[in-house]
Amino acid sequence: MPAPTVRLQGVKFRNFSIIAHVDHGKSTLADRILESLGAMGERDKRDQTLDTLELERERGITIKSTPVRLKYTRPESVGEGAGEEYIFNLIDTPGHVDFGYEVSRSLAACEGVLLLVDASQGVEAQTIVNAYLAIDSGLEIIPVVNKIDLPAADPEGAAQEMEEVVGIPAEDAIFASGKTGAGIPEILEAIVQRIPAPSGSADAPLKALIFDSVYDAYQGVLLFVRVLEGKVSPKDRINLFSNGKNFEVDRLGTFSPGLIVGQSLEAGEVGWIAAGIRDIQDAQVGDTITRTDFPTTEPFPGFKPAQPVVFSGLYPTDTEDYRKLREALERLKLNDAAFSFEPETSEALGFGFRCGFLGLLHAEIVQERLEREFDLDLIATAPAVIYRLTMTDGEIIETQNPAQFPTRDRMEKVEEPYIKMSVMLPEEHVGAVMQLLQERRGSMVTMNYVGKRVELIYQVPFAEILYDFHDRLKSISRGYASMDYEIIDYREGDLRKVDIYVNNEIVDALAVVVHEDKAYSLGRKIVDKMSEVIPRQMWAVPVQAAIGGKIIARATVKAYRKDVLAKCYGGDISRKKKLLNKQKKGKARMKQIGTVEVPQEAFLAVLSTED
Ligand SMILES: Nc1nc2c(ncn2[C@@H]2O[C@H](COP(=O)(O)OP(=O)(O)OP(=O)(O)O)[C@@H](O)[C@H]2O)c(=O)[nH]1
Repeated sequence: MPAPTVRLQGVKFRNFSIIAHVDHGKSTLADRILESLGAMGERDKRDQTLDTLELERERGITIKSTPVRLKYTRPESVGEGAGEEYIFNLIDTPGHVDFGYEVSRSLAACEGVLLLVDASQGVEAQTIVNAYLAIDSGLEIIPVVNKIDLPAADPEGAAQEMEEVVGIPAEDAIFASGKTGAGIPEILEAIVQRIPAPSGSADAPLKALIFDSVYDAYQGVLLFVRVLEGKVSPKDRINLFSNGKNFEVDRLGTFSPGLIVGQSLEAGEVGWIAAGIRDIQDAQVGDTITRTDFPTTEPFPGFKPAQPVVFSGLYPTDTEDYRKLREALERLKLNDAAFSFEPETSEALGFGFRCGFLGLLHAEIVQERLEREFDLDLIATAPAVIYRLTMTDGEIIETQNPAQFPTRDRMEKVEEPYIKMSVMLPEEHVGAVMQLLQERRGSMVTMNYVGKRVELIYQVPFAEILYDFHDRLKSISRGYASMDYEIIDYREGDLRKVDIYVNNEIVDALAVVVHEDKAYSLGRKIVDKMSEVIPRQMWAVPVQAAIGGKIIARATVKAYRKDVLAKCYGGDISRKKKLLNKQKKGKARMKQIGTVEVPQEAFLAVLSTED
């Protein structure tokens, strides 16, 4: 239970965020700032306070934004103004391309940002994209060159690159290290001097922006809000703009970083509100809250409901686990408005769920949590995007399940989502990366030079980057290229469904949608890979790929040789048991299809195919 406390009156606020490319040291620097302002005890030092989810820490990426309220007293060294007190609200942002919209909402809650760049890496794709998000939100940008303690650091070079990209003079950059603490005092002063104080009147009608929300078992959904105008207190009735729903505020307060109960939240402040909201769907990031007794007429602009864009089927390997899987999905959904699921039946896999995600990373995280926290063994089908189909009778339908993709003769037109992709890389790899983008049906928009590096802007079908694109990009650029993307529109494409047959039975869950030009080669690669990963049976098992019933590729899982079989079934009983046990273990993530056991790998064969 958070302890009640008296809110500070008449204090000066600074609301800011830290933005950076993945791994440029955002969490480390944030922790160092917290520590220098006494917000973290020795005990917590080992943990990175701002990264909360266990998986986040393991993967070293930030998923949920967690705000912190800090008190800063200006030191003697500043001369005039020494001793002045400020309240800083530091709002963390997610550090991955899947969560771009969440980043933009977190930024909308701030007046300024620290734009962090790793001194040894320089500007990367996400540095640029995040910098533009900050510029678009009209924020003050403080450039910080981080990790200057690294032997390979080139702080001046990194500052120069930032000047080229965001137009902030290189000499305004602060050189810092989250590791040694260098530059922290300068950063704290820059926050006071360069970031504007929040504006907005506490006497105006309430207008508060939801920038995140979490589910709490006792209090229901906690809204993380930035109050832009007006004031909110317990017992006020609040109204959510996007859905018109009303709730009564139970409690509210600020972060320190734990929850502190307060008496009100006013214009300029960042805090949390509990209002007995049970469904996180009702509390979407980006929505605006107002008071029913003193309402504002205009919501904060730019609200978008969270939209899954990548879909995959999740099936329990053991059909008995169906219920357990549903319960687990419901639990995860409590805390994740961006994740969706609905029951789905596959002839091959039985009962499961079609799940929607913000991107591939989001999909992986959900799957890992299901397996780890809920102890489930799952088969995941290959991820797919949403296709828009115009049927011959004029009807327009959307489908994200390749198994339900109709044959070409029933469709007038197929459209697929396109992304605008930005890739940042050293000059010497430009040729190879352009070729890769070409293979992925990309078309170039522009090419910009940033120092010795190049930013490529391409438009690419989203489906083309879902599988192995990032890995390929990294490998051909020796790890130096970075990427970011956003979905822009839908465009017509010549797309076909490739069906896969195992032992002459069609396996609906293995179907993929692919561009006509690539259908044959992809079909070939899938059947080859599958024939490698399906264990040998007592008879030869054919694996085939087909378009509209016409076989385009075929491979065979060879039968056991007789002597091998004899060995397996001879021997003493304990050996047999051992073997059976071993098989049992290997069985996890196998699915019986007809008479053949198919391992998880086979379902993802399409993902691992090399170009
Ligand atoms: N040498 C050195 N290493 C650092 C510094 N800051 C961070 N690192 C290391 O860089 C890696 C990434 O740091 P994080 O703070 O987790 O990066 P991040 O930017 O928060 O990552 P996301 O949360 O995914 O955005 C870690 O291995 C850190 O130990 C620094 O100032 N100097």
